[in-house]
Amino acid sequence: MRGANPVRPQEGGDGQSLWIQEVFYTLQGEGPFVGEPSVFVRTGGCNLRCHWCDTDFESSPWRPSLDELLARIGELRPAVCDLIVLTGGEPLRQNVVPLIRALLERGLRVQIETNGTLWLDGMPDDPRLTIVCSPKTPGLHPDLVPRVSVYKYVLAAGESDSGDGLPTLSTQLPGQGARLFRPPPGAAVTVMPRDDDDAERNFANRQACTAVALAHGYRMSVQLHKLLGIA
Ligand SMILES: C[S@@+](CC[C@H](N)C(=O)[O-])C[C@H]1O[C@@H](n2cnc3c(N)ncnc32)[C@H](O)[C@@H]1O
Ligand SMILES: Nc1nc2[nH]cc(C(=O)O)c2c(=O)[nH]1
Ligand code: SF4
Ligand SMILES: [Mg+2]
Repeated sequence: MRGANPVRPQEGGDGQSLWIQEVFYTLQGEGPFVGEPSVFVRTGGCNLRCHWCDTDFESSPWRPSLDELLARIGELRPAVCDLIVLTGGEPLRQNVVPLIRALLERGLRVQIETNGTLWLDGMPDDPRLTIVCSPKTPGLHPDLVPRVSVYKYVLAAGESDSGDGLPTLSTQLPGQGARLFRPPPGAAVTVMPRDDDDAERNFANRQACTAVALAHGYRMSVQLHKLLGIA
């Protein structure tokens, strides 16, 4: 939303109806499952307002029941695909635990894309559930940190720390300094170049991100879907 979205607090609720932006079948374009055929469930609303956010998550009125959402996922998912990616907006802003449980009960794998600031009680502790956290703030939810499989940092040229290569500017307030959350020792770290919707800057961001990955031993992820021109 490029900083244009309202900041919405975490909702309670029983998770039997969710605000959904879109459900679509594509290749996972980022992170540890990059390239894998996946059904994406993009939830509506976010509790942050990143000034460089590349996603629309405020324009859908759809609030399906859990059964209606599961049916839609089933319609889109071919038998060759067993990966469901929950993203947003911020997926943990709503109670997605019943959805996750239902997907795992169907023998599917689930991957969450989260900003790491929220948590949900009752989150299944299942090896088929993968949590990828892309930090946007100096602090993360303490109950989430032990459950993170991969930390995925978005990097821009001239905005990374000379010591560890990780972000030094606020994602919420353009130009303001902020030391985003740093991962625990030994955690898996991926870096991904920021898409600034500008060819020259994006080239610089890719160059800078590559240098950080090489210098610090981080895994590099590009947004494969954008290279392929798919959702
Ligand atoms: C749109 S966010 C939704 C999930 C969650 N709110 C989060 O931030 O992780 C999905 C992924 O896109 C990344 N992202 C958002 N805007 C981006 C941009 N302009 N360039 C590169 N990655 C971006 C986020 O860091 C996150 O890893
Ligand atoms: N293909 C594809 N892969 C993705 N990985 C993370 C995405 C996101 O917006 O959460 C995303 C996305 O929007 N499209
Ligand atoms: S936390 Fe994620 S969805 Fe929310 S504004 Fe930032 S990048 Fe966009
Ligand atoms: Mg995206």
